[in-house]
Amino acid sequence: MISIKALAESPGLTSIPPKYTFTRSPNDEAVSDDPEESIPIIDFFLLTSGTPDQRSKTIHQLGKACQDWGFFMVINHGVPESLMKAMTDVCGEFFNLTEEEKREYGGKHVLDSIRCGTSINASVDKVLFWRDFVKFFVHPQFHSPSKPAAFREISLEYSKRSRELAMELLKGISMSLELGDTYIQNALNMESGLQILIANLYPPCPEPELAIGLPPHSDHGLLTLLIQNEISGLQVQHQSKWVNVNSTPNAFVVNIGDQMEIMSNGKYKSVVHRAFVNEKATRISMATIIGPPLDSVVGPAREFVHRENNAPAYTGMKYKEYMHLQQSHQIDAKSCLDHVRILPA
Ligand SMILES: O=C(O)CCC(=O)C(=O)O
Ligand SMILES: [Fe+2]
Repeated sequence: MISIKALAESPGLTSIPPKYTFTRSPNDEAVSDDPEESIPIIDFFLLTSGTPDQRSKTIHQLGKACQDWGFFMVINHGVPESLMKAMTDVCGEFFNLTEEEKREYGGKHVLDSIRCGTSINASVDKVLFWRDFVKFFVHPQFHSPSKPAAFREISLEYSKRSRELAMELLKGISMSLELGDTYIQNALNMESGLQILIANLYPPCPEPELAIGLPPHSDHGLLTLLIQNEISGLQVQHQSKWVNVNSTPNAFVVNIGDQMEIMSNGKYKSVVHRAFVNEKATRISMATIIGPPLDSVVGPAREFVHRENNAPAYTGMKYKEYMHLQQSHQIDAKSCLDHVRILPA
């Protein structure tokens, strides 16, 4: 399998090969141009170190962001900007390795601890995507490509810092569900939780309006934390329209994943998003997926369901089975959740 980078760099490429043509339905193309419509911003400093009043206001904002958008931007997070930049830069260097060097990591299985490739799962995707990726599991055991030279060290530090940030956000989210700050961490045994880093490379594309970087999908974990270089490309579905999320290299873009939707019994829903490509510049993003342990069965939180007087809306499924189910089929927005949804009688 040739990388998109190699394809994009082929001399004289003016059109994309047919298997990269992504058909969009016209009613799927409404993009919101309202400048007021942008994802909410959460001030992490106020969440963790503000006065009691500031903290409770921020928890309220966080809950509202999870409920209304499922996507938010985190500022004042304390992760050094230099580390974020080093991480996206070294990802760019990874994709500059030779095809042969990258082939060493060309695993096939979704549970391989290091896997690089193109598209999402090139063996099941009918249309290929304008994207190369490398995914590696960094928790509970740390794995990382060993090339280029600085990759391991930077990704170790980045995975620790992004994990600390995610654990504080989980506390805030737990509080916003009125479950007590450590509820999610304890109920899902997050000490042994899964953390995956996914570096995405979207090279310039000669026909960006025909191709797609990543098609509409939701993420399988509890939370995803995304950083990116200075090139925009992420769009989020909100009230049946696509909303552009502009790149702000010093902020984290955070979104709710399917396991959080299940755990919160549908109160906080995972959100469909996609990445588009452009003609001029290479876009790099790095997603950190935070999930429960691979062997844990995630279902709606009992205390929560009971308190809200609702019936469970999802059945429990082992996280690793859910991941496998999602990644071994062609991605279709949020359709994987249908496998665990309990339809009202
Ligand atoms: O590159 C992006 O902006 C989105 C990446 C993403 O959605 C993912 O890796 O799951
Ligand atoms: Fe995603």
